[in-house]
Amino acid sequence: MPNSSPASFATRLNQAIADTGSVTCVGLDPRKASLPAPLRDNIQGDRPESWAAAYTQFCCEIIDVVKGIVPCVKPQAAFFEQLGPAGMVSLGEVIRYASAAGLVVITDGKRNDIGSTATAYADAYLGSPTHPGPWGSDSLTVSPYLGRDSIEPFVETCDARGGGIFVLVKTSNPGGGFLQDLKSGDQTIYQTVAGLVTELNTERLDADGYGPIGAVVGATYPAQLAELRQAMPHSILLVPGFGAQGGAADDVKPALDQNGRGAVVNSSRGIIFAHSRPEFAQKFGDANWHDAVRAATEEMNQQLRG
Ligand SMILES: O=C(O)c1cc(=O)[nH]c(=O)n1[C@@H]1O[C@H](COP(=O)(O)O)[C@@H](O)[C@H]1O
Repeated sequence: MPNSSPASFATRLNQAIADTGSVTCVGLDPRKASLPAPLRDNIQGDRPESWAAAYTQFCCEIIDVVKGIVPCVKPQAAFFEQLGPAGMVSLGEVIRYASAAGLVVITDGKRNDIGSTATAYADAYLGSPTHPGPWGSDSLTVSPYLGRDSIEPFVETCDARGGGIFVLVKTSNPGGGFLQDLKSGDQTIYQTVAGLVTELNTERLDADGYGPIGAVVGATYPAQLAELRQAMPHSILLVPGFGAQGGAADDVKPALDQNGRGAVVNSSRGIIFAHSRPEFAQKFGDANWHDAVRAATEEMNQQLRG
């Protein structure tokens, strides 16, 4: 359940960054083949319900490890959807467990649609104490592909429920530039979307000058990250691509504001499957996968503070 505080999403997330001294976002992207052996070997038959129960246990045990040392987690809806209805039940369980643990929850669904349908997505994924919804989260990732009127319904729900969204602006994948770097007039598409994000935030600022409309900017494009930090002064940046995709600490530092806040840097595989990373496998292995998650989280916190 999202935080019952009346504070805005941006205020809550920046406060969580200050409280934990961390800008690490732990991505909850469970994958069957990568689960630690103690969980994988306990699956009863190859039934979706068994895998869903394992995903819930895996993610909730990760939450127990990282609560208090990171501000937020980012469950990736796709991996839960792979399991069908049981996976979607698991997603709700994980979201609620993370909220109850005091973590800010960013559900990664990259949702987008025409206005009336976008409103339904916002209702399903942006929750509040009075509107918990099936997957009520503090925030949701949103694609801008269908234009301004496909984003505004999410913003309206943020206004009503104190939630936030992260709009895809410059994504971390190699092929994102195919559209995002196209010129429209004297601006690239990603600059155009950044301008829309900034415009939508202007009337919704908190005391720190941040609004509920954040932006996704990949760690794999450090030059654009520095450019977009300046172009979107009122947005908290969600920075994926650290670790497994090659993004490094020096690449992401420009995302932070002068107070060391204003951004969270995501790592999913690099943290939740740390037990299989060469540098941790020897020391921890599958049996001590929780310790590997803690070590990887503390390592990333240190790298981003340095
Ligand atoms: O919206 C996202 O979080 C996202 C945007 C983007 O440009 N790149 C990107 O990798 N992501 C997500 O961030 C996570 C990255 O996972 P790792 O590469 O394992 O850290 C996945 O859940 C991706 O879907």
